[in-house]
Amino acid sequence: MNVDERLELVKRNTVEIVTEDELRNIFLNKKDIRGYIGFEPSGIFHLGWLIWAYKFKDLVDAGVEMILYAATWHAWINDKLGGNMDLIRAAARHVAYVLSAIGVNMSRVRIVYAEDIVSRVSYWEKVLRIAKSSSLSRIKRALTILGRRADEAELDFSKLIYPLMQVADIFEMDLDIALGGLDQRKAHMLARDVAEKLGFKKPIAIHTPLLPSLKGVSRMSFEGMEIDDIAAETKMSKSKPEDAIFVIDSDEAIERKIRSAYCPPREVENNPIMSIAKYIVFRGEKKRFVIDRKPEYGGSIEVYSYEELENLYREGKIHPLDLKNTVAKELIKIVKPIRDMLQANKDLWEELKDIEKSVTR
Ligand SMILES: Nc1ncnc2c1ncn2[C@@H]1O[C@H](COP(=O)(O)OP(=O)(O)OP(=O)(O)O)[C@@H](O)[C@H]1O
Ligand SMILES: N[C@@H](Cc1ccc(O)cc1)C(=O)O
Repeated sequence: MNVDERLELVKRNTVEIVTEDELRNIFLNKKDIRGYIGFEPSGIFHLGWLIWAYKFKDLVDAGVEMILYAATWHAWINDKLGGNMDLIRAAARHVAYVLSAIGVNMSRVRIVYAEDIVSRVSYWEKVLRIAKSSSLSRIKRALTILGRRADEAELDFSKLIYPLMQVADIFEMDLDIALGGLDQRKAHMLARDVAEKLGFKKPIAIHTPLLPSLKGVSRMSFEGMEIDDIAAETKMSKSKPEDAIFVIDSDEAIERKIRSAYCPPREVENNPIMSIAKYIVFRGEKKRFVIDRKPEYGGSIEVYSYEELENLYREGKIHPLDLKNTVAKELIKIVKPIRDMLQANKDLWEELKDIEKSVTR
């Protein structure tokens, strides 16, 4: 792959790259490029995570040495899985299996647990240095990266340490690239600013879109809010299982959840089903997508890109129910091989069932 091909691969299905010039520059000039994604191991892998998982695969395929970082202590700070560290560690295990099921070459991936780096003195020195160069108000604003509001740190000071740790993770692992959903933006921008002040390597941030919750957006106004805060508030999340689809869901559960999801006719912006079609089914690629309809309802329609689907839906040429049925069918094709792979490992499957029952926030 030449540099342009690598860039194209990494850019597709992202919201932003900060900055693209820097990315081109390291693709041109650096041999060993290191990137990561961090996640809180605190529940079951859901559809939203597949967006970064496919991007993780693109980065590995583009020759980036990727680290899968299980942010165990961060999940503990964030009150996940009832603060049970054994369960938190167990919840990290299945993520690598999911990546492998979608075709990530795991022999080229390094898995790091927070424990591996928080045990170093150099790590805590970085946390303090980052704190020294940040204002309290900036750290409070960064609480979006935990899915929390600033006032939630009033009774639990550890939540304010979390953003400092996330930035220290980036420096301690000496990363060139930090990958994450758009809700992680404040951590990455803080890391970039602090890097300049402290003389650390400035990470390139790659942000993938956030899949909205199946119930859509109920709030009327987001005036004055920043784009990452809005996306964070409306995203599909493992802490709200009723509005999310998980990679362990049965075909029937997927069909049922899709059938009862919010899907306003002709509208594509606040429409979780269209978002699933865009970010999970098409993912910026061309593919055949067939909407089966009886001749009396206009016959079948075939499209080959998300843009074609979007135009037809906007024009009212596709009924929400037909859209739902096709998206459910395509989604099952994606989820079933992942679920089958997890289910084939009996111990892992049982562990996942325990975790499913223990999800808290
Ligand atoms: N709905 C989503 N769509 C796309 N990416 C997501 C979504 N939810 C989380 N992510 C991304 O997944 C990574 C891990 O996020 P996180 O551990 O907070 O997941 P979560 O499901 O939101 O969890 P929680 O409900 O516990 O906050 C982050 O990079 C985040 O941006
Ligand atoms: N804040 C991330 C998890 C994370 C933690 C530490 C990191 O270094 C990176 C990511 C989330 O909620 O998903």
